[in-house]
Amino acid sequence: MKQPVRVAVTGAAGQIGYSLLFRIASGEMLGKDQPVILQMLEVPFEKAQAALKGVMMELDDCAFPLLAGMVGSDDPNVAFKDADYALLVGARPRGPGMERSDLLQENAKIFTVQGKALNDVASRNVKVLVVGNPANTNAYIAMKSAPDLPAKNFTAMLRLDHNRALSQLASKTGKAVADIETMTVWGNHSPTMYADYRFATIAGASVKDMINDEDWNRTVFLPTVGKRGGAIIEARGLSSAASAANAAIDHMHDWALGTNGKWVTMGIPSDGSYGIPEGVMYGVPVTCANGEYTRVEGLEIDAFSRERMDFTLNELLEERDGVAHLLS
Ligand SMILES: NC(=O)C1=CN([C@@H]2O[C@H](COP(=O)(O)OP(=O)(O)OC[C@H]3O[C@@H](n4cnc5c(N)ncnc54)[C@H](O)[C@@H]3O)[C@@H](O)[C@H]2O)C=CC1
Ligand SMILES: O=C([O-])CC(=O)C(=O)O
Repeated sequence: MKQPVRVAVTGAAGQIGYSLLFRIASGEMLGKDQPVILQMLEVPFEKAQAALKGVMMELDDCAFPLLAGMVGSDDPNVAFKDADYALLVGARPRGPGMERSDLLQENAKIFTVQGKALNDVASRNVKVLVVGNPANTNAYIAMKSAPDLPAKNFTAMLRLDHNRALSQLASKTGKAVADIETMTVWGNHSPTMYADYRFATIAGASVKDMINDEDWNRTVFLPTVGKRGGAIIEARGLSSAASAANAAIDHMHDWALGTNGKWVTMGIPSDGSYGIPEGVMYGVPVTCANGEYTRVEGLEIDAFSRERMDFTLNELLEERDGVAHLLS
């Protein structure tokens, strides 16, 4: 049996937390042979702490063979202590009529505190995924607040957008989701994101050629994927939770256990490639192996793609400027 690893989850009593924790404890994230110790963080209010206790009671009641321990806390220094993985979910979600950027000032402060705590107490190899919105900029803040940890340890969740794009393409082409390869989503987890199927293939054949409808790409596909979060809020009255938890599981699973050469999308700090300034937390195609992600390099960027990639970049630069005062 492997040694247990420590997985910190913030916002553990929230909607996403409720869909996420049980899957981590059952081995869906890190493998059916990997015991885990869950270290759960919630805000220091009675209601949230009581709800967290309830979640921990239910985790107990599942008698998961891989659940080697549990810690519930309102202190990031306890929840992140020696954490090997940290899923930063806890933040206020948006409601109807709001954009994710509306959450910026309110949620940004959380990630300076949590970045510092990770810096102080987490494993030096901790893999951090930021889910709380606006995810890219919150991940950027956490990374900047943790100067002693490698920047590459901090990532933002674009996987839900990636998965949404796969489903739209499967439905358009009448093919199986599992057969679609080399799809990506560039940029910010916001409606400005650029879901790009120019390189995607199904059994070696080009998806772009199969669809052969640039008008559909621009007027149906891109807005559908970009605004899907808002469409879910309209329909459910609450933001996506099970699909978000699923995407978080996919992201961490692939980062830890590898993708066997398959592309997935992760928000990662830019190294300057593709004209994205260094350090910007930007969705790009990656492959993962041996616990590390590697950016897919050298893709051709045509004029339309450049325009879309710069558009989403500019939004990220504005968000970055909007939180600069928290990082000085
Ligand atoms: N990146 C992505 O693709 C997606 C991101 N999200 C975002 O995930 C976040 C969480 O969503 P839900 O679970 O639906 O919200 P929720 O409101 O149901 O749960 C959030 C939980 O976080 C807790 N929390 C707030 N501040 C905290 C802090 N400083 N430390 C620890 N816990 C804290 C709250 O008490 C609450 O229990 C939101 O920001 C939402 O917009 C949601 C869907 C997809
Ligand atoms: O849209 C929201 O606010 C929640 C979210 O990030 C998503 O569903 O993609």
